Amino acid sequence: MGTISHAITTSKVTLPRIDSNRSYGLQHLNSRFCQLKSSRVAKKLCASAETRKRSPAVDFNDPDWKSKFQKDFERRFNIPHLTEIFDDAVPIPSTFCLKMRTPVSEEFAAGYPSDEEWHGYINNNDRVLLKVINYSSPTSAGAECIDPDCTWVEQWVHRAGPREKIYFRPEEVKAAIVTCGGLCPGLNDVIRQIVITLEIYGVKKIVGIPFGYRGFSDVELSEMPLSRKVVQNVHLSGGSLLGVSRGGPDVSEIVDSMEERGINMLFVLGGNGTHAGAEAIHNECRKRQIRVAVVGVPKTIDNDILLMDKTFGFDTAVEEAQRAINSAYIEAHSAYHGVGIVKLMGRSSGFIAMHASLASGQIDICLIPEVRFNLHGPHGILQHLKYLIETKGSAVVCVAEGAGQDFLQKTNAKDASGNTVFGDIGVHIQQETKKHFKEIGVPVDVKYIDPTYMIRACRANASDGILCAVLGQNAVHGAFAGYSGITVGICNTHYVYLPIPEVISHPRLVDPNSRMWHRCLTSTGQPDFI
Ligand SMILES: Nc1ncnc2c1ncn2[C@@H]1O[C@H](COP(=O)(O)OP(=O)(O)O)[C@@H](O)[C@H]1O
Ligand SMILES: O=P(O)(O)OC[C@H]1O[C@](O)(COP(=O)(O)O)[C@@H](O)[C@@H]1O
Ligand SMILES: [Mg+2]
Repeated sequence: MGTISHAITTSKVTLPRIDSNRSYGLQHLNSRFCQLKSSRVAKKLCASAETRKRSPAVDFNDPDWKSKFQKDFERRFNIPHLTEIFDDAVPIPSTFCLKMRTPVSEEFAAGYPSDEEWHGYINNNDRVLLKVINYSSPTSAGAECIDPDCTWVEQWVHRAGPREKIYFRPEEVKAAIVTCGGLCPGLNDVIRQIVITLEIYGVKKIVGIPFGYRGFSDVELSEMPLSRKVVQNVHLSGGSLLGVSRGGPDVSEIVDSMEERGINMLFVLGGNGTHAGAEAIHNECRKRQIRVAVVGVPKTIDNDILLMDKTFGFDTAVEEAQRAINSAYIEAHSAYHGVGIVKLMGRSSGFIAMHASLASGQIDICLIPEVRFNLHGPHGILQHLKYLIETKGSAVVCVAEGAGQDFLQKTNAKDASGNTVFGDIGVHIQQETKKHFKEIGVPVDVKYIDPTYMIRACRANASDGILCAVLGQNAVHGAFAGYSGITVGICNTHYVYLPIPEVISHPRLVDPNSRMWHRCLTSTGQPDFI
């Protein structure tokens, strides 16, 4: 079972080399995955990984390779701090404290007016272990190896949370929040937590930039003043209080606008594209020597940001998808020779489809962008559907939107952000199923459900609500601590700060070698479709 089991190799030459020269996320593209090149996305990513491999690599014959690798890792995962640019940046005692949540003074030079001695601060040197499995062999399921022997190498990243010293005086802060890209459950929860936390630090000037990066350049759009009162109940509904958009002004225009408005803390909620923008804004601010903290909060319903356990909204999406899957199941099960098809989001990553299929227990065939499949032929989907109809009487298919794009007419259409606009694979499978069963003279009743926007517009569930709260609060702590060009995430259940480039070098993909994909296949019982 599974498309990859035969491709596993222990050969030293085929295992990946980690490029010591900033090889973002190469460890995720292990050679077994790249050998398969099972989808267009995988081909593209592996091709770029190959390119990176050509730059100076770690010499594993060097007895010191491990310490050199770790040193380089530490450099890559260093989180940029204001003091690196501004020699005169002086910290003050934090105005955030555990016991008192209402600043009593407008002047914060002496720190928070509290008698408490212990405030529960994070030490700047606290670290979180990024990888926690010690793979004893490169052949272990899902092994992410650095060297050919899969040696255990500790990789530490910075722990998130409030610091004892802060680099911004709250009375001098003008904080802005912007939400970009598509909607995602939890955006309002994050906005709310950022505002509430800023106020606890003592910030009075908090604004929302309307409709994503566009709000920086469109003179018709004015910034929205934010306060605890304004955001108190926003998490009770989905969407974004501030609005979202794709495309928009270039980076220098955004930074011009920030300078004009006097924004010195920017919280950017968005996915890969938005974070690329945030990194560019951070770099432009440094170039112009402006004292600004730019902090991202990863928003991607597709869960396609690297290194994180999950991103907010994903859990809600998987839960909400259950309703669509269950409806497809009921329809298929109640019809004579019923086939239900559900398309779920996932531009290049099949996490929602995989998790929703596993959670439902009602899916017979799960199709994701990372794993190639045939529709026709002896091992194709249609042949398996015939088998399911004959043996079970009905079948349910869950397909990620980015899966099987090779079967569809390419339009080269792009959205305003430059993302490829996909054809509808769900409609294609529906049409091909009807056509095939007509040709072989077997009646089928095919029902297709596309719940994409119903799922995306939901409010966050309880688990995402908690994730949003922690991420939003930590984003503010990171900015006050003087970091910029960072994003917040959850790694191995702990909250961390990561430098933006490390999490967006390519979309995070489902590893067809992972235990989770194998669990999904075990649950659906589907064969390889190649
Ligand atoms: N490489 C990039 N550099 C700067 N800005 C970008 C880049 N890619 C996308 N953006 C901007 O980020 C915003 C969101 O991007 P998009 O791809 O639509 O969503 P997401 O952030 O969810 O991936 C858009 O306003 C877009 O113009
Ligand atoms: O119709 P839109 O707004 O372009 O959004 C569709 C896209 O939004 C997503 O749900 C998430 O995309 P983003 O992370 O870029 O917001 C994708 O799965 C989907 O392709
Ligand atoms: Mg994106």
